[in-house]
Amino acid sequence: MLAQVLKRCSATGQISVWQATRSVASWATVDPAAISGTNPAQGSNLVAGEWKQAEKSKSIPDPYNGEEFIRYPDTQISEIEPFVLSLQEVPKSGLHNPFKNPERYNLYGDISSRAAEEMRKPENLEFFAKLIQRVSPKSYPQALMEVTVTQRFLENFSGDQVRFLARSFGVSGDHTGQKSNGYRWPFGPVGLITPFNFPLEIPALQLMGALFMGNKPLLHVDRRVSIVPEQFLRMLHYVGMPKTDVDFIQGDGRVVNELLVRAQPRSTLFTGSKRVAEKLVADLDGKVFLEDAGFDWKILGPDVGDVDYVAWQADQDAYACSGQKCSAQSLLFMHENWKQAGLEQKLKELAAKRNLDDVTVGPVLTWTSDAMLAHVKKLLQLPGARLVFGGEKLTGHDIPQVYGAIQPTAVFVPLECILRTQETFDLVTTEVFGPVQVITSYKDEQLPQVLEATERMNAHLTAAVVSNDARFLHQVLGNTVNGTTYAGRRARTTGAPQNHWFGPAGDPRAAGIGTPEAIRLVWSCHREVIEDFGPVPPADKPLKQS
Ligand SMILES: NC(=O)c1ccc[n+]([C@@H]2O[C@H](COP(=O)([O-])OP(=O)(O)OC[C@H]3O[C@@H](n4cnc5c(N)ncnc54)[C@H](O)[C@@H]3O)[C@@H](O)[C@H]2O)c1
Repeated sequence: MLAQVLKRCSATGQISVWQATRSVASWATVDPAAISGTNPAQGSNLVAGEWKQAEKSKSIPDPYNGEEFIRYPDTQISEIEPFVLSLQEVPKSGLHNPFKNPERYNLYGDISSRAAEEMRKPENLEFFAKLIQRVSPKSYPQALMEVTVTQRFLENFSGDQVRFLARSFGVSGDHTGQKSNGYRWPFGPVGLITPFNFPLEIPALQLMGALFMGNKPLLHVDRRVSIVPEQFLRMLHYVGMPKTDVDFIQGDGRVVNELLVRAQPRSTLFTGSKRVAEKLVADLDGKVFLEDAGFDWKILGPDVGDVDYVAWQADQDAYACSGQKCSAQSLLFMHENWKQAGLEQKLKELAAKRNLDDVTVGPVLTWTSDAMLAHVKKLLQLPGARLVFGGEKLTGHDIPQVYGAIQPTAVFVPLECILRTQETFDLVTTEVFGPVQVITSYKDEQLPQVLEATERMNAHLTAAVVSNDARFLHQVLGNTVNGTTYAGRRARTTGAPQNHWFGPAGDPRAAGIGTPEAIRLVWSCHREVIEDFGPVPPADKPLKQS
């Protein structure tokens, strides 16, 4: 299977250039083109400045052929003490703050600048894109986008931008000598946990934010892909990051859970499923910021236009990365005018073009084919439901059964049925982390029911309102809450570039990623220092008791 992928990519020029010019950087410990069952990669932990193995290792099955192609340290609870101690040694005031070690703001401006320069080298862009493709199957453009976003983010926080992030402000006081100043203050020891689907972008952007603000993070990324952030850390060391600034643990999430409970970081950023998010909130007494599950909707307004573009964007939103994006379009509310314009047929034709050869559809890492198809079957049993397209397993591949592989699938469910009972609503709004979406339609007078559906949902991550009608847009925007909402004819649900905030809303625990505001919110807290130096009032002016 991989051979097929490599062959086809080669035909499109994607791999041939890479292989002809391939040279792996001195800081890298793996070669994405050479990892295989016979030549497995080996990951490592990093604690207190040293790369280490755990006593046991486990293997990851290659998503393309099932061969055990990466070994990772299967860290046990009996081995977490050094990680606990390393975090506990960090003061609450952090490694730097505006009063302590301010040189480190400059250090991180320099690290960010040098890391951006290193990543900008074509061979390193290729290195990360190919490595991402090996472990988290997605098309080459999707993998490259993740690397480009990370590279641009590093450029954004070069030079003095790190200290500008921690910019303080002052307000004059009530008398001479008094002045209050607001500072962005680090938490000190912090946890950072991220999932498999963006193995570089999510850990890299959050990690750098944590470091910029003066924290020492313990990083854990899903074991299936943690070889990618490991290479990023090695690159950061190469460009000057002190090796003791970040600890990195691979292995089972439950071990990390125990580590966090024992070490008690002052704050933890968790990106992943709602189930684990809520567990960590309870275990860590609420000291958690969340980027959790996404069930993302798109509303196509009554004004139809640019039908081919809107269809293309809808296909991208629902099925790029085989639907394994937290921002994937899961529920499409289509005004009946779009039905008449033939949108369903266009979506069907676009979905049919997706194929395994260029990984525009491919392995699903957390849902098996049987689990996804069982969900589709339940949807199809709802009154008035019908299969628009898909609903079958992919064939002609060696993807192992632990992973899923189904056709891009769409099920139409009538709006009245979606809202009928809580049970139906819960079924329709279950996040399938794979290429499955629900489509429904509405008439003008049913817009209140569409808004009722958005109100009843629990996840408020991304949304799209596809319309150029300002009044329609305002009505929908004014009655919904999703944290990252695209509005206008070109609106999409996916896309988390470095130039805008990405994160959920409607929850005080909601985190963000990417922008200065997101970094300040997640990785620092407010501290007010009120200076009051005098002079004190003259002796002949009596001081009044209060
Ligand atoms: N909101 C966002 O920005 C965003 C981004 C990407 C993915 N997601 C969500 O992530 C989910 C997909 O990932 P998944 O199902 O693999 O998530 P998951 O919650 O199972 O795993 C996420 C991470 O948590 C770790 N983990 C698991 N159990 C843990 C525990 N008890 N304590 C500490 N860490 C633990 C895992 O090792 C992994 O690194 C989807 O729901 C998706 O919407 C959200």
